[in-house]
Amino acid sequence: MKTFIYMVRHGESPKTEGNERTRGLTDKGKSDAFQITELLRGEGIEVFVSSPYQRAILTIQELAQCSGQEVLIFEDLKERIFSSEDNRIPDDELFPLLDKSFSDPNFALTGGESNAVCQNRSITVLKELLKIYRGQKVALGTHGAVMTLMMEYYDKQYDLNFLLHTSKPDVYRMEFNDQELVEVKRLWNMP
Ligand SMILES: O=C(O)[C@H](O)COP(=O)(O)O
Repeated sequence: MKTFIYMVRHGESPKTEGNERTRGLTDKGKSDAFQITELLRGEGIEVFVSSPYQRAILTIQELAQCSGQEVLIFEDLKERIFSSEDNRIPDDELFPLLDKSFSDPNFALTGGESNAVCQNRSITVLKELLKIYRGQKVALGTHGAVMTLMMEYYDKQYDLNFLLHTSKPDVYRMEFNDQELVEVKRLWNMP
C-alpha cells in the first residue's frame, strides 16, 4: 500500500533572533510558507507532523489549517544538534562540520550529536509514521540536515552534495510501499 511523505524544509528564518527552537520566519519566510500552502493544498494531505522548531511548524501550519488539522509535534524530528541545542552554528563553521560529519557519521562536536545519532532518532519516528499512517499522505515539517539524513537512510544518493543543492523552502515527495522507498520527486522548483 502506498504512503506518501512530503518532506517540507522550512522557509527563510531570521538567523539572529531567538534560539534554534524559537526562531520563526522572516517576511520572506512567511511568503515561502504561503507558497508551500498553495503548492500542496490540492494534494489531499491528511496528516501534518513537524519538528518542534518554530520555523518548521510555521511553514506547514497554514497548510494544515486549510485541511482543518493540527500540526503534530515530534521531538525527535528536530534538526541535527550541531554544537549545542539552543545555539545556531555560524554558516562559516557549518560547512566544515557537515563535510566531516558526512565523511564520518559518528563524528560529533562536544554538546552536539553525530549524523548517526540524528539519523537513528529521526528514522525511528519516520518508520512509526509509515506504520500509523499507512496508505495516507503526510506532510512533515523539517530541516536541511535531518531531512537529508532521513532520505539517505533509504537511498545513498541523498548525501552532502544533495544537501548543498537544496533550497529554503524545499519540498520532496517520498513514495513508500509499506516501509520501502519507491520514488522521490522534488515538488519545489522555484529559484
Ligand atoms: O534547514 C536548515 O538548514 C536548518 O533548519 C537551518 O536553517 P537556517 O538556515 O535558518 O539556520
